[in-house]
Parts: sequence; C-alpha cells; structure tokens
Amino acid sequence: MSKFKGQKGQASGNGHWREDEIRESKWMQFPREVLIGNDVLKETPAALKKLKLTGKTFIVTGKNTADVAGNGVADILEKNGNECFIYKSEKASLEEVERIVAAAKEFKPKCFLGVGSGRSIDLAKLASKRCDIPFISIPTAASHDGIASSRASIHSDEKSESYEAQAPIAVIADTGIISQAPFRLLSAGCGDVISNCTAVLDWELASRHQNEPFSESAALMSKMSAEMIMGSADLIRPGLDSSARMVVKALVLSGVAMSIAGSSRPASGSEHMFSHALDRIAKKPALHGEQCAIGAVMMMYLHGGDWEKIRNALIQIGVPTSASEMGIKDEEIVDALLLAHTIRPERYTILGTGLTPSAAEKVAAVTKVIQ
Ligand SMILES: NC(=O)C1=CN([C@@H]2O[C@H](COP(=O)(O)OP(=O)(O)OC[C@H]3O[C@@H](n4cnc5c(N)ncnc54)[C@H](OP(=O)(O)O)[C@@H]3O)[C@@H](O)[C@H]2O)C=CC1
Ligand SMILES: O=C(CO)COP(=O)(O)O
Ligand SMILES: [Zn+2]
Repeated sequence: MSKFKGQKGQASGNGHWREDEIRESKWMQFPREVLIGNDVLKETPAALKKLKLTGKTFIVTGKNTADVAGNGVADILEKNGNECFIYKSEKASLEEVERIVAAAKEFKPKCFLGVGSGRSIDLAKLASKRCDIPFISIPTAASHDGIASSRASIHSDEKSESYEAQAPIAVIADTGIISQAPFRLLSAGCGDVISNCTAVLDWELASRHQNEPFSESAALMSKMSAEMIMGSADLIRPGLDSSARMVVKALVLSGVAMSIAGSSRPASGSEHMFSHALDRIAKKPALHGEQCAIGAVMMMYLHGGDWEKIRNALIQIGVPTSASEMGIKDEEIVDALLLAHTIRPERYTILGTGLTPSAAEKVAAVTKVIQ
C-alpha cells in the first residue's frame, strides 16, 4: 500500500503525481507586494501604510547590514512617525528566534522587517510566524532564494531543518543597495538558483522511486528560475542595477516554487545536502550559494546529466567552481560528499545510501572540483 495515505494514485500525463495532493497545509502564501528597483528602500513607509502596518516596527538585521540598510530604514520609518526596535542577529538558531520573540513580546510591534542577509531574513520570518504578525523582506544582497519563500532554514552541527514559516507580505528589494553589495554575494545567489537543476532531478527521482508527492508547477518554476540565470549568464556583472534586478526576480520565482511545494524540495536536493555537510566539516565554509553551486556540478555528474553546462555558466558569472577557489580543502569536499546522504535521510536523492570513498573522489576529480 502507498505510504502516502490520502493520495489517490492519479498520475498526470507524464507520470507524476497530481500536485494538489502533496501538501499537508492547505495554505499557500505568496508576497502581496514586490518592489524591485533603485532606491525603493525609501518607499518602506508608504508600503507599511498601504498594508496598514504603520506604527511599531521590529527590525531584524545584522552587524554589517545594519549600516548598509537596517539603520537607514529605521531612520526613514521614524521620520514618518513609526517607532522602531533594531535587533542585530548573530547566528541563525532556534535559541536566537526565542530571543527575538521575547524582545518582540515586550515591544509589541505591528510587523517585522528582515533587513539583510539570508540569516536575518530567516530569523525575522520565523519570529514573525511565532508572534503571528506580518513580515517584510528587505534583502541587502541577492545571495539566496529565501527572500520571498515561506520556508526558513536553521542549521546546526546536529540538524539541518527547513521550517514552515510564513511568506513575506512584501519584498522590498532596493537594487541600488543590492548592486553595490560585494559581487560575491550576487554570484552566490546565482549559484543557489542554478542549483535548482539538480534539486528538481532529485525530486523527480524520489517521485519515481519512492512515490514521493511531486508538484509539476513548483518544479517548472524552479527550473525556469535556474534557466533564467544560466541563459543570461553573460549579462550578470558587478555594479549593474540590471543584473541585480534579474537575479532578484529569479530568486523570488524560486522562493515561490518552495511556497507552492510547501517544502524546500524544488530548490534543495543532494547539492544542498552536500553544502550543509560542508558547513559542518569545513574550517571556513564558503557562501551558501557557492557551495550549492559546486554541489550541483557534482550531483549533475552523478545524475548522468550535462554538468559542464552548469560549470560553464558558473564560470561565466564568476561563481567559484573548485575547492581552492572557495578556500576549501580538497579533503573537506570529499568528506562532505561522504557525509551528505546522512544530512536529511528522509529526503531521497541521487546520493541514495551514500557514496564510497573512491566514488566521492572520482566525482570531485572528474568535475574538476578537486585537483
Ligand atoms: N529560507 C529559505 O528558503 C532559504 C534560506 N537560506 C539560508 O540563507 C542563508 C544564506 O544566506 P546568505 O545571505 O548567503 O549568507 P549569510 O546570511 O551568511 O550572509 C552573508 C554575509 O553577507 C553580509 N551582507 C549581506 N548584505 C551585505 C551588503 N549589502 N554589504 C555587505 N555585506 C553584506 C552579511 O552581513 P550581516 O552579518 O550583517 O548579516 C553576512 O555577513 C543560509 O543560512 C541558508 O540556509 C538560503 C536559501 C533559501
Ligand atoms: O537553501 C534552500 C533553497 O535554496 C533551502 O533549502 P534547505 O531546506 O536545504 O535549507
Ligand atoms: Zn539554497
């Protein structure tokens, strides 16, 4: 008998399960307002007014991003009659979420703003869900596809979890700020989206081998966001407003795919498990999107697909494609490949029950990730 009880076993034309049967929750959440453009940060008070959220605002930001935008947005809001509480986050953990929730309970905000990197946005997303109030995503870099998703990722040395949180009610992506962020962050965002290629292949595999529920529309959106970036790789350049805009749009699309699926499945497969393993193993991990991109090159090789196409697109954009370019030791790559299948054993991928040491060395060497 199928382990998916309420699934009636109807398959769509190409053999995948009908997508309306996959979610535990009936709710799909998407942003209501998405503002992308140069200087849109100053529209924040107007956005709050439109959303009837004027009043007290709780801002989760980071050490660097407070100066980039966190303090600035607080100034703009205060000049427009709002009262702000600024919380500088340090590490994404459930304990940090608790601390934010405790501070927010005292302050009693009308909404949360996540202003900064993936970490600050994920923390604001989870804390706002816990407080049951809306949250607005204000990325200072296009480095990850969590800017519009309803998921929040928390990783530790013991566990890597993707939590159901809530989608931002609005995304305010100021391309003036994002295009001036270190280019490495933008290129990492490209890597995170390009890695959807293998995430979707893993999901299809799990659907075929394990009858795992699959959403055609989420998979298509996820693949489309990867193709948008790979097809425009030559246009993604440092300091350009147009590049920032293009990458933000792809990240939003990828985040919406996760919200449709009700899980991070469309954007996180074996290549993300490799990245999470590397976070635990490497002395000095690289950026999330960079690690996922290199993971995608290797996982595409294991899938028997066109890994060189991914590698070439990454090179064209300027995303690292080797361990040494990421500042990671070759042995750490091989160890992460060997650990990857244990990261989320319930998520079936091309890694199956794991690689042998010689297979791990081979995939990393053939794909030129290690020397
Ligand atoms: N929820 C979801 O669906 C997803 C979540 N994620 C999560 O997001 C995280 C990765 O996000 P990512 O942003 O790559 O990495 P980090 O959150 O680690 O941020 C990277 C660094 O960039 C800095 N930074 C951000 N913007 C600027 C800027 N404009 N100028 C200078 N420095 C800047 C940050 O500063 P500061 O110290 O101020 O923060 C931080 O030090 C991971 O934890 C990952 O799991 C990734 C994809 C999807
Ligand atoms: O990083 C993500 C998608 O890009 C989220 O995936 P995880 O569920 O692996 O944290
Ligand atoms: Zn990711």
